[in-house]
Amino acid sequence: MPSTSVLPPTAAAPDAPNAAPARASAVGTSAAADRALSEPAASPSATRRPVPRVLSIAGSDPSGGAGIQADLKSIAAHGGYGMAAITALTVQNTQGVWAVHVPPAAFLAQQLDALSDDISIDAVKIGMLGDAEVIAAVRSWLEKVRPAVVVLDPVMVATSGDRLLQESAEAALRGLLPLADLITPNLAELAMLMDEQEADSWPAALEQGRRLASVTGATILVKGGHLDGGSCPDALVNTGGLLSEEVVVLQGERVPTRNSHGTGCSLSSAMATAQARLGDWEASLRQVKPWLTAALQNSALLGVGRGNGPIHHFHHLQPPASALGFADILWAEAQPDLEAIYSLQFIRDLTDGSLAENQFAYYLAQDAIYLNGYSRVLARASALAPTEAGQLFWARSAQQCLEVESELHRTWLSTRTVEPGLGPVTKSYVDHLTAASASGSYAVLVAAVLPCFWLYAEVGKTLHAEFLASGAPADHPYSAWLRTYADEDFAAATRQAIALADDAARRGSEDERAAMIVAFRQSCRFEVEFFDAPRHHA
Ligand SMILES: Nc1ncnc2c1ncn2[C@@H]1O[C@H](COP(=O)(O)OP(=O)(O)O)[C@@H](O)[C@H]1O
Ligand SMILES: Cc1ncc(COP(=O)(O)O)c(N)n1
Repeated sequence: MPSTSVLPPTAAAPDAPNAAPARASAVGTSAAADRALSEPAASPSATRRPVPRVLSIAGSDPSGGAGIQADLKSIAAHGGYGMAAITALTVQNTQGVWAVHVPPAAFLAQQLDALSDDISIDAVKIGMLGDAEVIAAVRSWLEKVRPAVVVLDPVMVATSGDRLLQESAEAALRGLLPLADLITPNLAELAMLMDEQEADSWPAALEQGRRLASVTGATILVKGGHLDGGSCPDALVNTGGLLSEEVVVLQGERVPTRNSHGTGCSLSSAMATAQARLGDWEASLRQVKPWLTAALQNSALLGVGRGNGPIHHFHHLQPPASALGFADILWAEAQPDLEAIYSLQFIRDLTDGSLAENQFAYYLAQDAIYLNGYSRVLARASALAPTEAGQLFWARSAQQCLEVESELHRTWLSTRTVEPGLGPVTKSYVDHLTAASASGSYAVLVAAVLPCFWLYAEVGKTLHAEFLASGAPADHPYSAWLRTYADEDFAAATRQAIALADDAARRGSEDERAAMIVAFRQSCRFEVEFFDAPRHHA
């Protein structure tokens, strides 16, 4: 094993040297403009590689959602070959950053030299730098090596609000800007780099981006992730004539998810990779943005952590439908509705204890009514089941529903005054299940009843875990209810219901499987509406 003091190999010639004579950095001139002045235009084949070699210089996030871990996934997802020089170690999970350790900057410099002495680097992405010494090491390496593409994500504060760059290093970071081709600040970072107030609107952010572009000469990717509202635009800004227009906006829809951990890291490393292949920032962003949106949309599938989870970098590489069980396909279908449930006010208020009592009472009363109808539908599933095991399971579940209904009346509802009427959502949900039971198809009926097991069990597990993580406060008004969510018997019954649905799909025809998905999705939608009903009808 080489000792840590061994210098990087310098004798062997790199496969295609990056090394250019060191030049003083020209503050106020971008790397791209600087190169254009001193080097002949690179031929397309020299810059556009089928598998670009992309180096991430960034911090480590052991939970795998941000930092170099996200960068390597993002680079690979865009067909690049990823490398990583680690600037800092963090103690981090989806809920926050608990500690930061910055190894000696000289050791980072050794790593960087070892890479550029041996490997042609097509693009560099720079993320968390930690402190001024690290910035100085990266700066002198960039000035020496002059990589073809440099994307700088000026990481300062994590999504969780924790600092990732010492305040005293902010000036040094500003000094690094002219060495970048593309700078990708979020709104807070953009304001800090300009030493101005944070933009409070998209037009103001674009104006600020334009000012940063003209000061640095770099292209700025202004990101709309932190804006309010249903859209999530991004824009490229360059005042030097590099783009088709000074400001090129890409509209995007906002994905309703908490799983935005590492979006900035993933975006910047994807842009570095795409640019090394395409040589065009606009084309790169047009390729990367839809990928990022889909990575956010599919993030819940990962089920990582209880805070701001990671995005699904490899959503496009999901196993083909033929390799998945039918239940996996159904589960993927349920994800948007599961996300929607977690963002409902009712669920948030129930979790933190601020839910109005009349809404909780309405919810319980409707649950009791629903269970009665649900029980009849489960009895029908028992009648249609092709196996005795299935027959027994659904019959037992039908009976348990009636037991839970009477338990609700005896305990939870006995001390509450609620209008006993059938609510509109409860009616629609039970009507939908009854229609599925009248279809005559066992498979379709099982798919329709499944979300009441599956989504309820999943939401219950998450809310119970959040309740425990918050210290299970004794004065939480719904603590007794939240504790019922940890019911292992219900979790076991859910697993059985899923297996029976899988089995029904295997026995069914292609048309039946398609109808199962439709019935399942409709029930998922009703699960969302059921949790939202108290807000409208209590
Ligand atoms: N909820 C969301 N829906 C769709 N895109 C999002 C969402 N949140 C962030 N993005 C996108 O993720 C990227 C990172 O944006 P942003 O959150 O502003 O930066 P950072 O992660 O550095 O704080 C941008 O392309 C932004 O448009
Ligand atoms: C090591 C490291 N680098 C960067 C970020 C910022 O990522 P985000 O702003 O998406 O939390 C992070 N949390 N950790």
